[in-house]
Amino acid sequence: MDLAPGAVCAMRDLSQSPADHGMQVSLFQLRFLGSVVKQRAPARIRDGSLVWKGTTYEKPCAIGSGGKVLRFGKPKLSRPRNVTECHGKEIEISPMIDTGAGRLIFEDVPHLTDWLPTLEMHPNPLKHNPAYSAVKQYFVEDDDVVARNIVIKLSNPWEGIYFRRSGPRDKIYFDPSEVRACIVTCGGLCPGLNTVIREIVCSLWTQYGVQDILGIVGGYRGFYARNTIRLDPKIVNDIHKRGGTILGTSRGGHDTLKIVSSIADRRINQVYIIGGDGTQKGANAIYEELRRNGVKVAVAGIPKTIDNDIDVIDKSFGFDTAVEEAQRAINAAHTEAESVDNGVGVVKLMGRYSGYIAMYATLASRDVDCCLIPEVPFYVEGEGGLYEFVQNRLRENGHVVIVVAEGAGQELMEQSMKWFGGGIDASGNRLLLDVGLWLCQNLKDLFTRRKEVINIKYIDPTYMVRAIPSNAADNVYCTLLAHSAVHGAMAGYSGFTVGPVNARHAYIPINRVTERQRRVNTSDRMWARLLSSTNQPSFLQYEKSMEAQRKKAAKPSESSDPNLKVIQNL
Ligand SMILES: Nc1ncnc2c1ncn2[C@@H]1O[C@H](COP(=O)(O)OP(=O)(O)OP(=O)(O)O)[C@@H](O)[C@H]1O
Ligand SMILES: O=P(O)(O)OC[C@H]1O[C@](O)(CO)[C@@H](O)[C@@H]1O
Ligand SMILES: [Mg+2]
Repeated sequence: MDLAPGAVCAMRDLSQSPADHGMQVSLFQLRFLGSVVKQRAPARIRDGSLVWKGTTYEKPCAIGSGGKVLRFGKPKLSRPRNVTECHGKEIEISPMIDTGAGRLIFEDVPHLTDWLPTLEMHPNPLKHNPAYSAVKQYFVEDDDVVARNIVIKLSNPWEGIYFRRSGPRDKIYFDPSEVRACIVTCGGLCPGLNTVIREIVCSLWTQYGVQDILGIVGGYRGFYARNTIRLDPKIVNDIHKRGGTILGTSRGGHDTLKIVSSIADRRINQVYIIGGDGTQKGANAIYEELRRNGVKVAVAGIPKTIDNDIDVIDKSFGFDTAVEEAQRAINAAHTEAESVDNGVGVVKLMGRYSGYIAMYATLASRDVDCCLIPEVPFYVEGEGGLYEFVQNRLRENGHVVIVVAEGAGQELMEQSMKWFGGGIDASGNRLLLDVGLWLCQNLKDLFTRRKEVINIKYIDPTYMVRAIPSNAADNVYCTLLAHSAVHGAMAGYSGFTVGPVNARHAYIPINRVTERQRRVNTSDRMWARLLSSTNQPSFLQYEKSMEAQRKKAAKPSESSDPNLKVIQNL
């Protein structure tokens, strides 16, 4: 990659003034055409310029809140060796501060003053709010941070990544009477969406006195294809008791330029975007475009995902509700299975790429014999396979309960049915084959061929699990997320996502949570707990089994999977 002339580097310093000489920085985020590449390499700030790999970057100006942001211009000397392509995109540098004992990396979020240095500040009206004025130390200090890892080495206590702590600030960068906020929900449903909408409206209205709040109808495309609705505390008063989203949602339809021009046309200056990984990528694109335009619009992301696949934050809202609801399906499957001879209950739960709901529902239930998730490939026939396991459990207990996440076994099904490329949805997400149905049919066939009796009951509660209102714990959690987002936007932050990191709410750069999808770590203690509680097979012979499957499928005499018709008819 070649560093294009004019590339810009932004650096935030947690504790030192910009004039500091020789400060060590060593975490670089290079952004190339929308994707972020991290560089962990030592660099120094010397005489106000950045020196990295023998190249010095000039500092044309020092700007920012409290003099804490430095910008560096084009390289003074030669180009750095290991950067070959940049296309004039930004380079962001987070400082790694050497505390002597360890290295502290501060991954800060952007602030409106990064590109509008002369923005006017206002006192936070919460100061005079009777409910909040009694709180001691109500305002969050500028240097309050939240640690990514809280299990530390005594020898290196400060080492690690830190995020900005969320919460109300003493000074805000919006005059409440000039705020026009909007809220949009995108992607699939999730318990708690309405609670987040309600609490954004109530926080803006009652805590800050903002009375101009719009709901964007029908997801991202609603910005340019639909009318908006007005929101106030009365309208949202009891929406938290309902599942879904009062604003409606959609997949696809993200057009950054159209959305940004609709934001400008409608004179919106705060955008609250609730949605999953795809939505957050869209939110980041909107933030970047607004920043490029140099306008005063704050973009706050509120992460939503029933699959719990958003990285960095502890867990996503609605997840606990979903796990609780899944218990009801598992209980039903268990009751059905144990009431008949050789009963097998199969429950399919959501989880496109991450099997968290299946894993937690299994751990909570204790009635589950086997949990199949996308992260652990499984096979049915042969030694150590699912068929053998089900046979043994039926002999031992007379019944079996299997929980399967919807994204599990996709490769196996494609192989067995010689069917590849099932298509994508409007957002580009892969459409999945129905693993639950396929599994039931496969087990039924295997047992029938061996003249053994089996009684399978298939329960597919996927949409029931996510279309319900959030439970009490999720309602409180949604409230904190919503308030956190409002405090952040009012304080002038933008391009951030909110969420708890080790139970403390933080502001996290949006692109940090979309860098990778969180998936169940199968070498972690939680998965080990599950394995020890179910005693299910570890499917270690997966590759061998797939090879056998491929050979079988390659034989011209053998027709493809008999279950294909069933699945195709779905
Ligand atoms: N890479 C991307 N850049 C910009 N917009 C995107 C991107 N990926 C998805 N989007 C937009 O975000 C919205 C939601 O995306 P998607 O359907 O993938 O759901 P999601 O937010 O990931 O939620 P979930 O998967 O939890 O249901 C869609 O309108 C889609 O067009
Ligand atoms: O049918 P829809 O609405 O596209 O949603 C299904 C998907 O949404 C999710 O709930 C979230 O991504 C997945 O688990 C599931 O595959
Ligand atoms: Mg998604």
